[in-house]
Order: sequence, then C-alpha cells, then structure tokens
Amino acid sequence: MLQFDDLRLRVGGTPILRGVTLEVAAGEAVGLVGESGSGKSMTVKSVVRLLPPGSRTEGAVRFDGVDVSSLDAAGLRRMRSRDVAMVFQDPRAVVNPVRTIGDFLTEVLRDQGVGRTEATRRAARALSEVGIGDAVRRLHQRPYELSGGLLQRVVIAAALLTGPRLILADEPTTALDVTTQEEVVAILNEQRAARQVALMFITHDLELAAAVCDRIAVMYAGEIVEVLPAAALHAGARHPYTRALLNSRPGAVAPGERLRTVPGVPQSALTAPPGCVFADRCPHAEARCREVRPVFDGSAACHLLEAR
Ligand SMILES: Nc1ncnc2c1ncn2[C@@H]1O[C@H](COP(=O)(O)OP(=O)(O)OP(=O)(O)O)[C@@H](O)[C@H]1O
Repeated sequence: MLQFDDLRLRVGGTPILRGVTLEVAAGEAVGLVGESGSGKSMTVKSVVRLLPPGSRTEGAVRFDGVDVSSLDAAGLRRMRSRDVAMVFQDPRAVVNPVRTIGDFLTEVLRDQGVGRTEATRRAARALSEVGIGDAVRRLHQRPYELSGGLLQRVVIAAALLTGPRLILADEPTTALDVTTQEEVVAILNEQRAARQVALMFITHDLELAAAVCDRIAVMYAGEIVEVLPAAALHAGARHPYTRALLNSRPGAVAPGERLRTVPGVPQSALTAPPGCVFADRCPHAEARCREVRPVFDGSAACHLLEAR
C-alpha cells in the first residue's frame, strides 16, 4: 500500500534523508525507531507532503502506487482527510483550544457532507470506542477540561472517524505520563487492528515498538539500517547499531548497574561519512566501512553482514 523508494530529502540544501526504502502493506504496523534527528518524522511527514519550506525530494513515496509528489491540491487534500490520518506527540497542539470536542470530531465529517445529527452520533460512538465514557457530555467540553491522555484519545478517535487506511503516529505518547502512555498505545493499536488500518509508529522505545508492530525499521542518520520482524527484535537483530540500541535499554542491565550507552555522538545525514553511516561509532568497523557505502539488502545495510 505504501512504498518509500530510495527517498532522498534535502531541506535548504542540507541532506536529511539519504535513500529510504521501505514498504508498508495494508493493515500492517511498522515501527520506526532510532535516535533523535535520524529522520523518522521527516520520513512519515513525506507521505502527506508536510515537509518544511525549501524541501527537495528525490526518489518516490507511493500510496496505492501513486507517487504522492504528483498529487494536485485536491488529491492531496483527499489523501490527508480520508486515506491517511495523523497522531502527533502533543494533542494540545492539534485540537483547537476554544472549540468543543464535538466540533473537533465532527468537522471533517461535516466537510464530507455528513449531516449534523449523524456526525454527532458517529463522534459519540468514536469516543466510546477509544474508552471515553459519558461521550455526550465530553462532546460539549473544551480541550482544557480534559487531561492529556484523554485528549490524545480524542485525537485517536478523530483519526479513526474518517475510516483511514493508514495512521501515521509520531511519538503519540511522549508527552503523557507512563501509565497513561500504555493505555493510549493499547487503544490506538486495538482500534486500528480491529479495522485493519495500517500504522507507521515512531517511537524511541524499542520494546513498545516491538509490542505494537509487525515489523521494525531502525533509522540512523537519514537511512534505514535494518528492518526486522518485531518478534525477532532481540534474537534476530543483526546490525551493530540495532544491537547497540538494544544494549542501551535500561532493562539490559541489572538494577543499580550503570546504564550502557552507544559510544560516540549521534550522526546527522549532513555529517555522515562517505561509507557506512554508523562506521564512526561501530566497534566492528573496518577500513572499507569508512570508505564504501553498504547496500541495503532488504534486511540490513552492513558490510560485516554481507561477508557472512
Ligand atoms: N523544519 C526543519 N527545517 C530544517 N531541518 C529540519 C527541520 N525539522 C527537522 N529538521 C532536521 O531534519 C533531521 C531529521 O529530523 P526528524 O525530526 O525527522 O528526526 P527524528 O528522527 O524524528 O527525531 P526526533 O526523535 O527528535 O523527533 C534533523 O537533523 C533535523 O534537525
């Protein structure tokens, strides 16, 4: 359904994505993990062309086989309002603070010609489906009357309301406290799985990605360095960067022990060396790793794995 084909992105001449190739099947959940600045947000934003001014892309992003860069304004609006829904980190940045939850939820349906009574009925049902009781009262409330967790559920309800085929979720729970995070992710995942909606889920949390997703794509400095089935995250991770990330999880050391880190500093696509993007921090790097860029073979981009 969704295909990134050697997507490269520059913003004002600065390289941000250096050739992202990835596919997402209908109904599939794919997690995008990696350090800050690795290009996760830019990758998902390129699906709906929500890129910063001065962006230039090469390669392609295709939705249902159609290159999104070829969509005219009407096509882009249709894709953003029907086919693809977005859930971002901070629900308060998305919901208009002075309008009611009911207005927020029914707006898109009303735009699509759904009558007021029917739109309100669907909005109330959508709230119940994301676990918000007393839906009729909630529809009359304003965002400041709801906690962050409840408001993010409202955003998820809105995302599901138009029957999208893909949800782009960019760290949807980072702004919430830990117990609320789990509930919100569980609801998002239950509801999208029940409807067979595909998901691209950006998170820093490898375990969370593995719990929610079918496959995980690991990004580093504007590239995907490894893609693997979520069930194989621990036993099957092959790329040295994925292994280093797994080793640096708090759960990877005994309580009281010092946490391990990935040595060195995160690289950006701009400062990436000509060879492997991870060469400067990789404990196994050889001369060719610094000179020749490894080819992504559908599973990983690493010279050390090619040799085996
Ligand atoms: N509006 C912008 N203009 C120019 N460059 C940008 C802009 N937004 C982000 N970038 C740059 O693009 C690169 C990728 O950013 P992106 O937000 O995709 O990373 P990320 O992996 O999602 O990070 P995080 O986990 O911190 O959100 C970074 O180097 C960032 O500085």
